[in-house]
Amino acid sequence: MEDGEQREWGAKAWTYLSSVRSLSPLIQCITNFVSMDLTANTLLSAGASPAMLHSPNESPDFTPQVNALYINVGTLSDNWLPAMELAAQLASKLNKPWVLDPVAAGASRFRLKACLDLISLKPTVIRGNASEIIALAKASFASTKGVDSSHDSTDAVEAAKSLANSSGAVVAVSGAVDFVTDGNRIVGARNGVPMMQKITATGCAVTALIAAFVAIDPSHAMETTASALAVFGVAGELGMETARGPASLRTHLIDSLHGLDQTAVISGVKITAI
Ligand SMILES: Nc1ncnc2c1ncn2[C@@H]1O[C@H](COP(=O)(O)OP(=O)(O)OP(=O)(O)O)[C@@H](O)[C@H]1O
Ligand SMILES: Cc1ncsc1CCO
Ligand SMILES: [Mg+2]
Repeated sequence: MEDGEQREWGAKAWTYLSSVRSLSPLIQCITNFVSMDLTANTLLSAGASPAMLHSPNESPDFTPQVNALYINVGTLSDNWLPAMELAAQLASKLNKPWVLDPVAAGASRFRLKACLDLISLKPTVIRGNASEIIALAKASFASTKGVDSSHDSTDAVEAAKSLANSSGAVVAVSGAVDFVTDGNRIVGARNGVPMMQKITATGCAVTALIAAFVAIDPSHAMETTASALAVFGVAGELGMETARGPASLRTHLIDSLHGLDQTAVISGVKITAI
């Protein structure tokens, strides 16, 4: 039963990845300085088309052209926040999917408020680590370890459900198990390797990949989000077979994502209902 369910998810993930490759969705990324390179290369290796355009002077022209918008508050500053808010407003008005990565949401009052304000602009998906999702669900400036999580993803399942219900977004928590919920259903993706935490911005990169998958089928945000997380994890597992540490894993993960074939995805994806 479980094997059949996993193969079905594997087939679904392969269909989405194939569509990303054939349709090459254009993704506007307003993301942090640390993550820009890995994020753009992750999207390219998956077959999508990244564009790191963030000026509020160009979003009115550019956001209408994109297939999805990705916003990441990692290196937030006063002058970038209005640019994020404008692009999110445009995406919502134009009915385009947009995805939020609430990096270090609980690290400061400024960041927490910025994330909550962005969430009021109706993201399609929110993907964070466990500490970020807990901070947002409680709306509390809490103890986190900066951009890193001080909780396991299993600690944040209830917080994810509650955030999904209050925001209307699909919420994903990354970790050893990636959980995805629409507030009602929950699925878990058990892919990836622990070494992925030792590469900065793998979380940022997988959130961008979620935006590319959601762009393919916005009315199935839960399925596309779980598929993107699992596919990225499978690429990490294959990359780890030949990596010697975080730096070579970064390279091999990108290579593996680019080279994934149907057999690797269908047999590798480990998604189940919780
Ligand atoms: N223990 C683990 N085992 C397997 N995969 C993991 C593990 N921890 C994290 N991952 C994977 O690593 C990727 C990044 O997740 P993580 O939770 O580290 O994000 P993050 O904290 O937001 O990262 P960053 O802020 O550096 O971008 C995800 O694809 C996740 O599935
Ligand atoms: C290290 C770091 N600091 C702000 S954003 C970022 C990338 C990982 O989230
Ligand atoms: Mg993060």
